[in-house]
Amino acid sequence: MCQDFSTLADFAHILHRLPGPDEVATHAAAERNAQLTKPPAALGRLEGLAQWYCGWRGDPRAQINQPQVVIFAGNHGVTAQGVSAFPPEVTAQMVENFRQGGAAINQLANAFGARLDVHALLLDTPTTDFTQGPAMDEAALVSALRTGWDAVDPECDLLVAGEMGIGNTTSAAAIALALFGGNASDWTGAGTGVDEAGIALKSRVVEKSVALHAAAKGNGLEALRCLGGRELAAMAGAITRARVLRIPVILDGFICSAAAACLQTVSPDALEHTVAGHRSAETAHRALLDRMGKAPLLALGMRLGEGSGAALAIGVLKGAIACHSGMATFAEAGVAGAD
Ligand SMILES: O=C(O)c1ccc[n+]([C@@H]2O[C@H](COP(=O)([O-])O)[C@@H](O)[C@H]2O)c1
Ligand SMILES: Cc1cc2nc[nH]c2cc1C
Repeated sequence: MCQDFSTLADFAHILHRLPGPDEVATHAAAERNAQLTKPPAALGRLEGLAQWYCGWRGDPRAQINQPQVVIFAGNHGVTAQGVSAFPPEVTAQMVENFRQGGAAINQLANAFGARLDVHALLLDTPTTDFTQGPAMDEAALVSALRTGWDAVDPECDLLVAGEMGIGNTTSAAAIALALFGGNASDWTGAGTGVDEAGIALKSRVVEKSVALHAAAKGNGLEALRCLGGRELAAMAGAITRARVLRIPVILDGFICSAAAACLQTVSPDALEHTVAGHRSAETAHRALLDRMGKAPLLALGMRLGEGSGAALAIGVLKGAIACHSGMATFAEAGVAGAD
């Protein structure tokens, strides 16, 4: 299997040759699940989650010991169109906050025993305003994909890919429109908190951008290049690397999902090693997850980004694995089974 890339064609080649889960481990995990001291299916979605995790780890009694949260930050030329409630300087300021330990994601990563890494991608060089031209050329896209690819610790056993980038809900909305069609307003929401007039303006920006980049329609890598951003591309690179390493991934909110959806259009099963950690309050996230065939683990009204919803879901997955791998079987515990 090719595990490296220096062009977009190489990257697409990797996406067409992704490994699957370990079927033997998946089967053994299902057998084990059936013997655990609980009524059948009494742990609900936790049971399928644990079996999915065990399959990807190739261990029917897997553990989660080294989760990694990686946050990518990027700046967007499209902020010149007035699409965010916050100024673009906030991206770099929040990166500093992540590094000082003061952001929500620092607390959540800590709470769930995850290591946190932060990668700022050329913040002084925003992507091109995609109402005017493609956000990135091929070299810039490949470089950002590579940053994500290299950011994954091969020793980690669970990955959360998150982002920080003022303006990136406009980018995510444009990608969703390019990939799934409909109206720009279907995919455009408040982001950091723009008002109704701001959402209407943003929607026009999204519509104009997708009209300008016709080649992005239905083409995930072209959508990422023309309408994406460096942090979205880095998330796509990290999610792909995790797949090659058989590391399960928890997706975060609207922006992370849009980046991931780009991979799915290249290779329909590219996200089989991922689970949607939560459904964000960004209104279009529900439709996006539906199109991706992903049911979120949590829906807590969060719309922060920075990997926060996915980090919370580490707790859910850890709970699923603790039960699956730690519980006694009926035979071990001397508990009578159902009649
Ligand atoms: O994760 C989400 O669903 C989400 C929804 C709304 C906003 N955000 C965060 O807010 C920033 C983008 O919002 P905006 O309004 O600048 O496009 C970016 O840093 C994201 O992490 C994130
Ligand atoms: C303050 C702030 C924190 C964030 N974290 C992720 N996106 C964000 C956007 C803003 C504006």
